[in-house]
Amino acid sequence: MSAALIDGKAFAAGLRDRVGTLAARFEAQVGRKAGLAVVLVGEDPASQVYVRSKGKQTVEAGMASFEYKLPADTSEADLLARVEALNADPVIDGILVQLPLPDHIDEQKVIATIAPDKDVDGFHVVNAGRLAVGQPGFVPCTPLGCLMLLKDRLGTLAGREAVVIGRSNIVGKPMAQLLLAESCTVTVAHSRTADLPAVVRRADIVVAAVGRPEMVKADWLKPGATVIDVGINRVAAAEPGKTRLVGDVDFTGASTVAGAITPVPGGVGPMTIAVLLRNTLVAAWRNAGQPLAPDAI
Ligand SMILES: Nc1nc(=O)c2c([nH]1)NC[C@@H]1CN(c3ccc(C(=O)N[C@@H](CCC(=O)O)C(=O)O)cc3)C=[N+]21
Repeated sequence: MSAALIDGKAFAAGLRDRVGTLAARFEAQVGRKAGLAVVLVGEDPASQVYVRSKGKQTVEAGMASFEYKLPADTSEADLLARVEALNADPVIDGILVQLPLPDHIDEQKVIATIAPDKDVDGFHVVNAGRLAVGQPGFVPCTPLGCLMLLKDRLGTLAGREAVVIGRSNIVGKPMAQLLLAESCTVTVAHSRTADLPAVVRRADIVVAAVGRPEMVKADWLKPGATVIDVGINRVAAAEPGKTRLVGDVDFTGASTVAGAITPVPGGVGPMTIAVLLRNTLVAAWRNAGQPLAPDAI
């Protein structure tokens, strides 16, 4: 192993500490805690784990957590009514509706109903548009967490070749926008890209967000590249009946070529929740009429 390990877990802990300090100041000045509402529809076990983890970390950072667990057969109309009630509630600064939603509910309709200034996931088209044109707004938590790790590791990103693998609205597209805003030369690769290994080999920065276990191999990487692995894939472990988490990058192989790499778990995953808390705090100060400086946290 020659690559340096990018410790997302440790960076996330530091970010949560900084959020905690500003959350305490918020409570002292505004007279209430910053509040995050998380809405979960149905009983997907992985979603339940994430929601529990979000709630716990929200409280640990000195903010108020409001959890709404709705049955899997909740109607779209009832969910939209719940979101509208949260939009109107002054103690709620941020709203997250856990995805994916059951098939009978139109996700885009739900996201469109969240007030953009409470959209701490950054999924609303207004926030996607703000990011695209360089206006302040909420940026999706996972790509913003990746960017924080990259800037911490590399300093300025200007002029670097970045290849983002994956073009989802949640990770790939906003990641590309963020890297472009940092003056990287950005390529967005995807399932139809011709000769993907050759494209990835150009990159000083690789962000893998495709959801294919261990797809990116050592010989796809330029020596010294910085590799950010967004994948969280549950696969069968060697021991029968057990599972383990792997990323979209073959970590063992890639570590012999990359300059630095995030592990899975312990890389991007913990950053996602820490940035959610950060976005909620930013929302709270804005909603209280005292917006934080853009680089405050
Ligand atoms: N509206 C919405 N917003 C989301 O941000 C959102 C969502 N829906 N739906 C599900 C995905 C997934 N997600 C993760 C958060 C933390 C970890 C995380 O902390 N992972 C740890 C450990 C994971 C484990 O052990 O299972 C790690 O990678 O080290 C992973 C995944 C947020 N999501």
